[in-house]
Formats: sequence, structure tokens, C-alpha cells
Amino acid sequence: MNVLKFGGTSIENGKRIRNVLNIIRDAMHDGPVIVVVSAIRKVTDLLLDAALTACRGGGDYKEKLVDIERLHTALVEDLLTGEKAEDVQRYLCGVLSELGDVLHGVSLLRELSEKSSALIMSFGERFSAYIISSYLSQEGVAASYVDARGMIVTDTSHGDARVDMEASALQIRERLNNADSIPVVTGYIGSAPDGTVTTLGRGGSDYTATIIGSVLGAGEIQIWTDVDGFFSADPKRVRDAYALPFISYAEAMELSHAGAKVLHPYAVHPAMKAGIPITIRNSMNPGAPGTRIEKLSSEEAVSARPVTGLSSISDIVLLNISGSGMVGVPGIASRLFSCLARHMINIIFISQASSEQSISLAINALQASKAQMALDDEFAVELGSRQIESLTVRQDISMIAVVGKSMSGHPGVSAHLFETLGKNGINVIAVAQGANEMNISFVIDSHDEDKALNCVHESFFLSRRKVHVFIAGTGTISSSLIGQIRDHHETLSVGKNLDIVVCGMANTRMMALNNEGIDLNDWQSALQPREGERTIGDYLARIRSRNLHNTIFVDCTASADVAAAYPELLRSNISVVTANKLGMAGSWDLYETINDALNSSNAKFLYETNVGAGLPIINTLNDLRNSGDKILKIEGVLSGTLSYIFNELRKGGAFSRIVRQARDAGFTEPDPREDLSGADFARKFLILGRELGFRINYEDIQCESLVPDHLMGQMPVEEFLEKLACVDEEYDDMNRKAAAEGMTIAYAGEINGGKAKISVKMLPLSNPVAGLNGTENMVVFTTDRYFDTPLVVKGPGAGGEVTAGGVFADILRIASYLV
Ligand SMILES: NC(=O)C1=CN([C@@H]2O[C@H](COP(=O)(O)OP(=O)(O)OC[C@H]3O[C@@H](n4cnc5c(N)ncnc54)[C@H](O)[C@@H]3O)[C@@H](O)[C@H]2O)C=CC1
Ligand SMILES: N[C@@H](CC=O)C(=O)O
Repeated sequence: MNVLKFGGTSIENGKRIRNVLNIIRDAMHDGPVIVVVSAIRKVTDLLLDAALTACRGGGDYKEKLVDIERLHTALVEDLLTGEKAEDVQRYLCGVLSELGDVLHGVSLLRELSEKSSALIMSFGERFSAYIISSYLSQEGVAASYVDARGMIVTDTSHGDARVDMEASALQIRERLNNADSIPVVTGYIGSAPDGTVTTLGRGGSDYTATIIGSVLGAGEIQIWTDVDGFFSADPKRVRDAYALPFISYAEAMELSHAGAKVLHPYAVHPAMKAGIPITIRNSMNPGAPGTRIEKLSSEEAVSARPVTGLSSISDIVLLNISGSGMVGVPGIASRLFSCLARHMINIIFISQASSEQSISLAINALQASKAQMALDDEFAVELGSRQIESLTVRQDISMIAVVGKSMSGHPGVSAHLFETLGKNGINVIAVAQGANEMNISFVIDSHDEDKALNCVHESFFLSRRKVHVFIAGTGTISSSLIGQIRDHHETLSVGKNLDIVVCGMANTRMMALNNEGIDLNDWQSALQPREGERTIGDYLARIRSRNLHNTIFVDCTASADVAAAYPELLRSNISVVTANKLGMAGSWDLYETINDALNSSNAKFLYETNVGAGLPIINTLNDLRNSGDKILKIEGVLSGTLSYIFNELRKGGAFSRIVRQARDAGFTEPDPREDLSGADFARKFLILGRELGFRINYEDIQCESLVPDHLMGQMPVEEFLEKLACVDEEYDDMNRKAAAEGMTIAYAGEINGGKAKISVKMLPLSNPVAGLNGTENMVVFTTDRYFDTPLVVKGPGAGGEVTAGGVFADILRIASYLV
């Protein structure tokens, strides 16, 4: 014999009930069947709503009653015909009038006791079981309606009753043993010894099924629902969660107690005691194997991974009772727990530090004020004498449980868990782990619940890990970067199990956001005009509110406003990769604030492309310094644009035309005057100087400008480029003169002892700088170790592809830290 329980979604409408008939028919091939049903979806909520409305007085509850009637009548009309339909309509009519009377009483008294509430809630299962048993009979499957109030004997906690297993077993055997038709039993309800109606708590029909199954020694208890099984995490919160093929009773119990709604928390116990497997099946996908909950052999229990599943409870509060006077005083904990038990307050989580100075308890948020009042009262003397210093309630808390039988004796699970949370900036407020090592529960701010579930799930369950990227700027560098991420997505995914998901892009006018990833083959179409505020602040607020795990912000703008936001991003634990120099070469204040934010956060900040585009200059400098070398001097050419201009001038051509070519090729800054004035080069030297440990500012860099003063004023870039022709002759002359003397012109600089100077230089053709081509940069490090033969880094120092490659490499460096 098997017990089949159908939840509210499985019997939501006529189509689904027809589907249930097929499932029952199939199950009958394996032997006798007992069916347990929940109320039809939404009915329990409607009943509760009607009860609460009635309690406010007046007749408004009648509207809800009409809704309830309509919903059931529609089912009868859809499923039943002839005498069967008439019989069920008569039944509905009688029972609805009974319900109407009860609601009327509640509205007159304006009082809704737990007892009346349980009575009202019991109608849902009574309706559904009656309709389904009649439908089965009509379809030739002999079935009879069984009201569980005559079988499930409980105590008098009407809303969340405890079952008297012995008394219930007697009744169940009497009513169901040797039944000659399929019993269709009302789930969720029972009755107290005084005959009043009780309910087993929300989702209690699962419990009814396992009680019946265990008493009658069922072969299997099938819980038919609307998901494919017991998932590794709540699929509504964790998109990548998947149905587990099997789990142990103990794991199912831990997970359902900690919030997994697929199974009622008490339902496992009777089945476990009787050794009967429970299967969770999807009535909308009966072909799916579902999850089998059973006693696992020791080999099965040691599954491939230590963690079996995650679950969470939202809407809880953390009660914290603390005081140095609690240390070594016996009885405080006992009074605390007894007091809460007396007030029927269920404790979800307990944590106490070994110093005994504080005890933290998580309870349902709805019981917070009742608990606070009860405890204030209980500990009034100790609070008055300051033996207990504070009794606080922290709101907006969630608890997450990480469950797995194989966690026991498996070192590193908690280290891995807390490292993952830490890297994502999730603050753990309290932790609890039982000595059976099967469940690590921790309490965090509700705001971080989804993020925590996702990053922990990914780190324990998925071989492929996600990094969420948000880009600012959609110009030259970003476009190349997006192309590179798109083209290498597959390689990274297969080779490194890394999924780089670009979730956001914004420029000054447009924006695109998509947590699942923007289609990089058509990202331009995803960009939509920005509405309202178009500031970087607005974009950042949207990124922060998404609170995705493993988030990296990528700055490909030249905007000071964006750079000014780095500290805030880092403090929000969002890592930053930037090609924009205005952060590290910004004011000393900003530079320090960025570093302070970095030190106080677990986020990373990388900016290799700030100097020499894709060339490894900052990393080389830091490797030298970190390994104990002393850098004596840095010389070189660090402007790709100016390198290009002088290299092209040597071949002949007008200065202004070459500048325009450099801009069109994507070598220049958005405003080429930044390059020609030496400002961009100076910023790079400023960054290198600061990396060397010098407290220097932009003004400390001596730098010769190539832009005539009258062209430095406010004017559009196009106009500037037009007017720049006024210097063409001067540069032509300079170039000829240099060539005649066997020299070449270069724009180069030097940092020596904290002093930095950049200028136009005449250099002999034998100088290595004269050998540079295109946008090539060259940096020469003279150090203690590289003294006779300085260390040279040389290569293209500007351009979309090389710079984007450098940015991409920084993203991958952070990704490998994060995952
Ligand atoms: N072009 C190159 O070879 C190299 C450039 N860089 C740096 O990369 C950055 C980007 O350069 P390009 O792509 O060449 O410039 P670009 O002018 O092609 O693109 C800049 C983008 O930033 C956007 N933007 C500006 N202010 C913004 C704001 N407040 N919020 C959102 N978006 C904003 C613009 O709308 C544009 O889409 C600059 O900081 C540059 O110094 C660094 C190394 C090499
Ligand atoms: N405009 C810059 C690009 C790199 O930072 C340059 O020309 O070097």
C-alpha cells in the first residue's frame, strides 16, 4: 500500500485534478492506495482572509465566502456531471452555510480565537477531499471521503497541534485498514480530545500523509507537489538549484525545519521511525524521478559533496541577552528558555559564546514584542541590578542552514563556507553548529539572504562559478572588452569553469541591466535611454540594490565622478577594475580614501591598465618592490599617443593630421588635449610615483605641454583638432632639424628620488626610444638588482584591444580570488 498526498497546486483546477486521476491510476498498479489532499490552492489564504475580515466586524467577509464558493463550484462544473455533480453541490451548499454561520459568529463577537480559526481553516480540505473522492468515483475509481477529524487525535494547541500518535494509530487502523475503496483523506486537520477541530500547522497535510503511512506500514509515501523534488536550495531564490535524487531522513528534517517549504518539518519523523521512504514528486512532471528520502547506507550517505542542501528562514529577529554578570551564574539559560516556552515562543536558533556573556536566540518576527515583554518581566531584577546589561531585539534577520550528513568529520567545510561569505562582504551575526556536524546555521541581515544563498550554493554545488560584471562606459575600451568577453566566454567556461556574466552597462545617456546577463552579440540593442537621473550614482544604486554575489565593477570611462565612487563601491564589497586614471591619479584625498576603503573591505581593486595600457608595468613594479628590490629610477615613454605622433612625424606628415589619426584609431584620451598637454603621461608617472611610496600630487610632476595656450580653453574636440593645424609648421621644422642632426624627437620622462619630469627631448637615433614604433611605450626600471642592465618593459601602450586585454586580465585576476 502506498500513500499519495497531493498539495494545493496539484489540484488547482480541473486539468490538474484529471492529471491526479492518472497518477492515482498508475499507482494502483503497485497495490492499494490511500490519498491525502490539501485544500485547493489559494483556499487556505482565502479562509484566513475571511476569518480576519469577519473578526473586524460587519459583513465584508461575505465577499470572500463568495470567492470560495465560486472557486469550488467552478471545479464541480468542470469535473462532475449528473447525480454526482448534484450531490457535491448539495454538500458544498450545506458546508458553506456552516462556514457562513461560523464567520457570522466571529463577526458578531469580533473575536477570532485559535479554536475558531482552526475550525474555519478546516473547511478547505473538507471541500477538496469531497470533490476529489466524488470525481474519482465518477471516473470508475472507487473512492470514499474520509474526514481526518475522526482519525488524527491531537492536543488542544488548535493552530499548530501536536499529534497523539497512539490514539491516532487506533483510529487510523479502524477507519482505513481493509478499506474497500480508495480513502481520500482531508490533510492538515485533526481533532482534540474534546472534539474541537485542530490543524497541524501550515503545510500539515504532508504530516497527515506520513502519520497514516507509518501507522499502516505503507511501502512508500509520495508527496506530489509542483516542483521536481527536494532541491539543493529554494529554486525561487537560487536559479541554479537542482532536484536532489535522494537525501537521508535526517537531512530532510534539518532542511525542512530550517525553512525548506517542500516538506512539512514534522512530516519526516513518523516515516523515519517506521523506515518508510518518502518521495517528493512533481504532479506536473510525473516522469521526473523526484527525490527519495530514506535511510541511506553508509556508502550512500558519504555523497560526492559534503553539503546536501541549503535552506533559509526569513522574517526572524535575533534576541540578544548579554551582561558580564551572566558569567558563571547557573540558571540564566534555563530561565530564558522556560520563559519563552511558557509563552509558546518557538526558538529557531541558539548561539552562546563560551565566555557566557551573551546568548543569542532567533525567533519568528511576529513573536518579537511578546518575547521582549516576557523576558523584560522575567529578568527585571537582573536588568535593574545591571547583572544583565541589555536585552535587545535585532530586526530584519535571516537564518541560513547548510546541511549535509557528510559534513561530519570533513574538515574545511565551515572554513570554505565562511570564506565564501567573507569574500562577498556578508557579515555573519551569529553561528550555531550541532555536535552531529550535520547543520551549520548562521544568521545574517535579511538584505544579504539571496546573495548568501547563491554564493554558498555555487561554491558547494556547482563546478561552474559566476562572476557578475557591471561596466561603466561603452566607448573604445568597453567595446573591445565586451567583444573579448564574448569571444572567450566558451573557453573560460569549459577550461576554467568560469562564467563571466555581464549584467550591466551604462554610459552618460544609456543603460542596460540584466541579472542573467546581457546578450553580448547584440549588446547595443540592450542599451535603453536612461530615465530620470543619469548620474553614476543612479547606476551604482541599481548595482548595489541587486546585491549579486561575486560582483566586479569595471570603469572604462575617463570620468572623475566615476572615479570618486570607488571608495563607496569597495565599501559595499564590490571589486573594481579600472582603466580610468582619475582614481589613482586623483587628489591625494581620493587616493587615500580608496586605499582606506580597500583595507576595510574584502573587495579587490586593480588598475594595471592605468599605466602603459596592457603592458605589465604596475605589476612589475610591485613584484620588484615586494620581493625586496629597490627601485632607483624609472625612465621612459608612457604616452601611446605621443609615441605614435613622433614615430609618424619621423616618417613625414602634418602634426594635426597625425593627431586626428591617433584619435580615430582609439589611442588618445576622449579629449586628445589630455595627451598633448602631457596630463595623461603625468598621471601615469603620478601613479608610479605613488606606487613607489612617494606622497606626490599632480602638481609635483613637471610636464611640458605641446598644446598652445590659446587652444587649451573650453572648445569642442572637433574645433580643437581643426585649430591644431596652426602648429603643423613648427613641428615640421623641428622634425627636419632633428633629422639633419641625426637625432629624433621624443616625449619622455624620468622619476628619480620622488621627482618626476616629462618633456620633449632630442635624442640620438642610437637611443632605444628612437627605435619605438606605432604606439609603443617603454619603461626602464633601474634597480639594485637591475643596475648594469636595467629591466625594460616595452610594447604597444594604447589602443582598444590591448587595453581591453589588460582590463580583462584584471577581471580574471579578481575572479580567481573570488571563486
Ligand atoms: N584608449 C586607450 O588606449 C586607453 C584608454 N585608457 C583609459 O580608458 C578609459 C576609456 O577610454 P576610451 O574607451 O578610449 O574612451 P571613450 O571616450 O571611447 O569612452 C568613454 C565612455 O565613457 C562614458 N562615460 C563618460 N562619463 C561617464 C559617466 N559619468 N558615467 C557613465 N559613462 C560615462 C562615455 O559615454 C563613453 O561611453 C579612459 O579613462 C582612458 O584613459 C587607458 C589605457 C589605454
Ligand atoms: N591616451 C593614452 C592611452 C593610454 O593610457 C595614451 O595615449 O597613452
